Amino acid sequence: MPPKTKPFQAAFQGELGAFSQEAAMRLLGPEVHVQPCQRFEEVFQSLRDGKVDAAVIPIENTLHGSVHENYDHLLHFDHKIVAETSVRIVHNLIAPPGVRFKDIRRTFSHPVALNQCLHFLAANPQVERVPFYDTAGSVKMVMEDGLKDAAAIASAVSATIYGAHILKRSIEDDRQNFTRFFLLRRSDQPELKLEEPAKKGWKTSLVFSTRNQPGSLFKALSAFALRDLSLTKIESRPLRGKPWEYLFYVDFLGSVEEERVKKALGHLQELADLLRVLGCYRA
Ligand SMILES: O=C(O)C(=O)C[C@]1(C(=O)O)C=C[C@@H](O)C=C1
Repeated sequence: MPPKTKPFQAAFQGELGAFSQEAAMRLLGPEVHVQPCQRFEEVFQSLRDGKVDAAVIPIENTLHGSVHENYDHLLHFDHKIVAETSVRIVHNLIAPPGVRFKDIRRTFSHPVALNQCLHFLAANPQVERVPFYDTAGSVKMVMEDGLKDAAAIASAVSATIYGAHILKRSIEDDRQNFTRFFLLRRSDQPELKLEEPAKKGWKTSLVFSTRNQPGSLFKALSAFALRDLSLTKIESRPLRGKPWEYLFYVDFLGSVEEERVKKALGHLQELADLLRVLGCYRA
C-alpha cells in the first residue's frame, strides 16, 4: 500500500463557518483541512511550531480598516506572505430557532464584524453589542447555551452549520464590504503551488522604521515614487520601547525580482533603521 500523505492543514482564527475559513478555502481549495484557533496569536504559533502547513489571517476590511493585531504579529513571527484574497463579507443576525427579532436584547460577534454593522446597531438601540472572539463562534455559543434573548452576527454558512435561524440578512453598513486575507507560510518552507492563477501581476509587502527626523518618511517613500512604484497600502504601528516612533507597513505593486524594485529596496535600506520584506505574492 502506498504511504498515506498527510492532508494539507491551514490554521485560521475562529470556528467553522468563520469568514477566515472561507478565505482559506478560496486560497487553498475546498479540500483544505482547516485548524480552528481561538486567537490570532495561536494561528501564528501553530504555523511556527509546524502544527499546520499554512495560516490564513484577515489584515484589513473596507469598513473597519486594518486588523492591527495581525500587523504586529507579522513583525514578531518569521512568516512570509505567499498569497492574498479578498472576500465579500455579508453579515446576518442569527438566533436559535424559535427566538424572534423582538426578543433580542444582546448580539454577540467579533469586534471587527460589529464595527461593520454600526447602522443596524444604531437603528436598534435595544440590542446591546457584545464583543466575542469570533463571528461563527458566536452562533455556536448562542445555540449551545440555548439563549432566548441573544443573537449573533455572522455568515449565512455558520447559521446552517450550527442549525440556527437568520432573523435579518445583509446587515452590514455598506455592500462594498470586503476583507483582505493573507496566506502565510514559514520562511523555511518551499514554494506552494496555488489554486488561483495570477491576475494582476505581483505585490510586495514590507515593514520599515526610520529615524524621527524632519522629512524622513518623505525620503523613505521617495524610494518608491522615483521608480514609479505604486503603493497600495500604508499602515503605521507604534514601535514598542520607543515612544512616539513608528513602524511603517507598505504594500506596493511590483515583484522583488524586478530591477526597479531591487533598486528601491536598496535605496530604502540606506534610509531605514529596520527593513524587512514580509512577502512577494500574486496580486
Ligand atoms: O470572525 C470571523 O469570521 C473572522 O474570520 C474574522 C474577521 C476579522 O477579524 O476581520 C474576518 C472577516 C470579517 O471582517 C470579520 C471578522
